Amino acid sequence: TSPSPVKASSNRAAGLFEERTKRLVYEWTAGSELMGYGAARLSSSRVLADERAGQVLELPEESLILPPPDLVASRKVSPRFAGKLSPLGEGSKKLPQALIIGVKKGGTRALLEFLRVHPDIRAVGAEPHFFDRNYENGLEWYRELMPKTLEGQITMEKTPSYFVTREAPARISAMSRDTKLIVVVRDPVTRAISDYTQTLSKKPDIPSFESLTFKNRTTGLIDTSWSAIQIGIYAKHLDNWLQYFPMDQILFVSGERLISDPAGELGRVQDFLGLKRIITDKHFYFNQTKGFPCLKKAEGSSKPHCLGKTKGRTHPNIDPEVVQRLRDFYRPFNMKFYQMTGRFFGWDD
Ligand SMILES: Nc1ncnc2c1ncn2[C@@H]1O[C@H](COP(=O)(O)OS(=O)(=O)O)[C@@H](OP(=O)(O)O)[C@H]1O
Repeated sequence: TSPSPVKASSNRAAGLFEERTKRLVYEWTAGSELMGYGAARLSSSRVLADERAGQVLELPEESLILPPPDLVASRKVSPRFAGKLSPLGEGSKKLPQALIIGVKKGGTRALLEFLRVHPDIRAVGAEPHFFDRNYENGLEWYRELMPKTLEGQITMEKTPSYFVTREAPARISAMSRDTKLIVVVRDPVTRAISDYTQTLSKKPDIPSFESLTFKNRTTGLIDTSWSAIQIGIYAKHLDNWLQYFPMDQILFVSGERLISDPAGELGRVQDFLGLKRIITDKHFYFNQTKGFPCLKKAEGSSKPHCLGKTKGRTHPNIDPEVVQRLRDFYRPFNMKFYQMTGRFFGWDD
């Protein structure tokens, strides 16, 4: 994907944003076409990625039912669920104080891998899916998955499906009202194509993107029950989170800028987490072959590290008319999202 630069601070962008939001007469009402979306089924990824090991493990759904804490504690389980240990194995396991809650295909793995470089962050490698699929296992089970941390270190995990899980905000708030939430967002049209590309890689026989997009191609009615489309209606999902968390407890990271200026976005994230800005542009280099920024040194290693080959896939060509129709569909939702977050992401040109 070609990153589109976002210049949130430039006068031109700010002016454009103001003009557009002024023009936008948009009502966020219960009777809008968004009603009923919550009932639609969202198919979550069955892929547990562990790019630390440079590989992606395709697992059947049952594998997501994680082992009980005692097995984890006795280290009889896969180290995929183990985070970084302090050299002497000191510290204690704590519930996460910060979570990357979304969005699927936004760049969540890149953000977590980059954050792990920080000495004050300890994170779980795999996606625990606690607040969506494994909640019945209880908080103690969840805590056992966490790496040990010392005083002042932050425990983190990422599970991108939380952002679109209706129950997740209440559940996270019940764990701690102070949990800091991070959402990596990306142009919803590119995100949808990326999501489709992932499914296609696992099921090559699925219908075309174009045919899945529409309920009725002749009338141009978009199938908003298709998860690839639904996930991108960020304003609608955010509304649900705002019932439980104040806006200043949620940080939005631009997926595009995470590619074009990783150090800049990481600076914002470190500030948000109350950490010293240790991750800077010195940590990154642009890998021409991969076409993405990579780490000069991965966490716990002295070697350069790019994400695995499932990150940065080539997308199929999509009929430009369909892309345009999707752009038109998302525009009002994007405008609403810019308004809610106070940040212009530049997806609508
Ligand atoms: N540095 C770096 N290296 C590789 N890939 C990068 C990077 N930064 C962001 N991205 C983008 O991350 C996209 C995958 O997003 P996620 O990690 O959130 O996907 S997932 O939901 O966990 O499956 C992935 O999407 P695709 O390009 O569609 O594969 C990438 O565009």
